[in-house]
Amino acid sequence: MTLLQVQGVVKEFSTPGALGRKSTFTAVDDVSFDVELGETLAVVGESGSGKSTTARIAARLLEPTRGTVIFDGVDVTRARGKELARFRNDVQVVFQDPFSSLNPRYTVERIITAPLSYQGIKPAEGYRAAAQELMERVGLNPDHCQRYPAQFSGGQAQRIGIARALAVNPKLVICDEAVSALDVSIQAQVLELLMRLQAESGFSYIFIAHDLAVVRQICHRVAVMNQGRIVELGTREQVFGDPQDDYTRTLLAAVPRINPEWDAKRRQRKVTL
Ligand SMILES: Nc1ncnc2c1ncn2[C@@H]1O[C@H](COP(=O)(O)OP(=O)(O)OP(=O)(O)O)[C@@H](O)[C@H]1O
Repeated sequence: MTLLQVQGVVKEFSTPGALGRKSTFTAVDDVSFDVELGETLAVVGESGSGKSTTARIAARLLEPTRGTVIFDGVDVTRARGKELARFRNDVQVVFQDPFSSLNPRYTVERIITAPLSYQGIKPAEGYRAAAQELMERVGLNPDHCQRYPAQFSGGQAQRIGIARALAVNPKLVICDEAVSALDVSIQAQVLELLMRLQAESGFSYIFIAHDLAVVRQICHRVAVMNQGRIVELGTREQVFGDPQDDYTRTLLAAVPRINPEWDAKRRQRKVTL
């Protein structure tokens, strides 16, 4: 079953031009793809290729300049009221930096159950028990539900973000560079967790990453983006085994490299288990 259809999406941003005149920059240029229920679509490409902008449009965190996003048969670019509330429930996002996406003043229990209270859902077993059950699902100690984000490591904090995303039983989870800020060994554990959760619950992922090694492990299909366009879209076997586009070949041939910005951020935070 096709869950999400992104059709001809364009996103233009106004940028300050010469002599105070505004000019337009096309960050996403006529992008189309589908996501099936239960599949993982990876979106890869260099920094600035338009991956996050595409993901934010798919999650309706950003309006497209042109194009349509259809989720579960509903045009979400026009959805209002109940339809929009259902979409906000069914599509959850896990962001790159676990710490900046978790409110430092809230306990883990409150963070994880926030999507339930936004949706007006009162779990029969109570919020505490619901939070503890979710913590167990993502491999966190449920006795720590009254702790604050700063009391957790980077890998654990990302598990909190994942638990929060799962609280409302979403159909699609968008992971925007969700493991990029983590050390390699922690990355592997979080990826395993993401795959186990999908096997248990059958939801879909859009998995945004610049790291092809990460994507190879987790995805069913891959979309390769370059300068705002999808230059190649195929199954994991096709894209990794027989890439058709020169840019994909270049990405595949590139030696593993560390983005200096992420590396600096990671060192600052000392993200460890
Ligand atoms: N609000 C904005 N205003 C102007 N330009 C923007 C805005 N948001 C993104 N861009 C530009 O759009 C392009 C695509 O950005 P986007 O974040 O989608 O790329 P990306 O592939 O996700 O890269 P990264 O991994 O670095 O986030 C970039 O050139 C970026 O500078």
